[in-house]
Amino acid sequence: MIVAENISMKYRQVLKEIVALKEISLEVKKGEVFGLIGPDGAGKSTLFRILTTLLLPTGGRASVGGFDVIDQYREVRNIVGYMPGKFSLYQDLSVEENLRFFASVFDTTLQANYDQIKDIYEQLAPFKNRKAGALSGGMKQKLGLCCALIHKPKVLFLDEPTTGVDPISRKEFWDVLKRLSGDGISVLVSTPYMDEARLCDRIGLIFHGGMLAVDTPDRLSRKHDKKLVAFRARDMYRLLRDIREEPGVYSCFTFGDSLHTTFKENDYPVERFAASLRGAGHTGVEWNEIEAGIEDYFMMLTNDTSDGTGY
Ligand SMILES: Nc1ncnc2c1ncn2[C@@H]1O[C@H](COP(=O)(O)OP(=O)(O)OP(=O)(O)O)[C@@H](O)[C@H]1O
Repeated sequence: MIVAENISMKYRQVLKEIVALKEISLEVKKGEVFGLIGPDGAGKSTLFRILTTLLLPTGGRASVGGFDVIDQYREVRNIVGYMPGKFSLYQDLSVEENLRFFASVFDTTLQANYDQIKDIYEQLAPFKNRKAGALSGGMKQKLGLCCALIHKPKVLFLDEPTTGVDPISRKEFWDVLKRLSGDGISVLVSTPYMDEARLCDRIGLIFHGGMLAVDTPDRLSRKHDKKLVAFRARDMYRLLRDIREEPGVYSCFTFGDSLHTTFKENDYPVERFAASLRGAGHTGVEWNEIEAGIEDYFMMLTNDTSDGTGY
């Protein structure tokens, strides 16, 4: 339902050129939830804008539902629903007025397509007269999704739909996405949350405008081929600095309450290193070998292309 082939994008400014996308290719099948994972500035929003016909790429080609995003942009617009990263609804219109407005843009009505949004709209109904700007984060996101679905799109583009939303609303939102994909709707969704990446059928890791890897979450995690050790100590900030200074260390990043560390050689003597950290004055030093997650694989890939800090 979505095919992108070598999509490139350069923003031209007066004195410089910003390369936002470098020959990105991807395919999303019918009913598939495809997650685009990457840090701020990686190029996710630019790709969304190109695929939803709002921006012309400087290279490559793409189609949505079999329609070319440049030559057949009108057809594409009729079959896609797009929820941009920033809340883009009319803050001064009520919940119901926003929905009616978006329905009218697509020459349809709230009633005609009510079944499509029923599950989500029922949660919004008690607030239907409230101005959109006065809704909570979770409610705004549900209204955004209703507006993106009101014309029964075949493909949904959701740019960081759950950023800044509470965990319960995030969970409900993902339950809705699963139902929509079960109904045959294809979803391209970007998220900075790795726990959400695991809920996608496949994910693409995007960094500095390039696609580093595409696969299922499970397979990506298994591609991590380095020994991974979690370190903890009383002074975590000093520990991070000291681990990074050790020549045998390949990468070291903060993950929750520990430092995920990989080594240049997989037979690196970790216990001897831990002892040297204790000798250097660290207290409460603990370490254990752990299984890699997607974030570890992402960090390993980005470490190859950056300065060792991952970004
Ligand atoms: N209109 C623009 N003019 C010039 N540069 C731009 C423009 N839009 C985006 N960029 C640059 O292109 C790169 C990719 O930006 P983009 O917004 O696509 O990334 P992103 O992954 O969506 O990040 P974020 O979540 O922060 O929006 C960044 O370097 C950004 O500064």
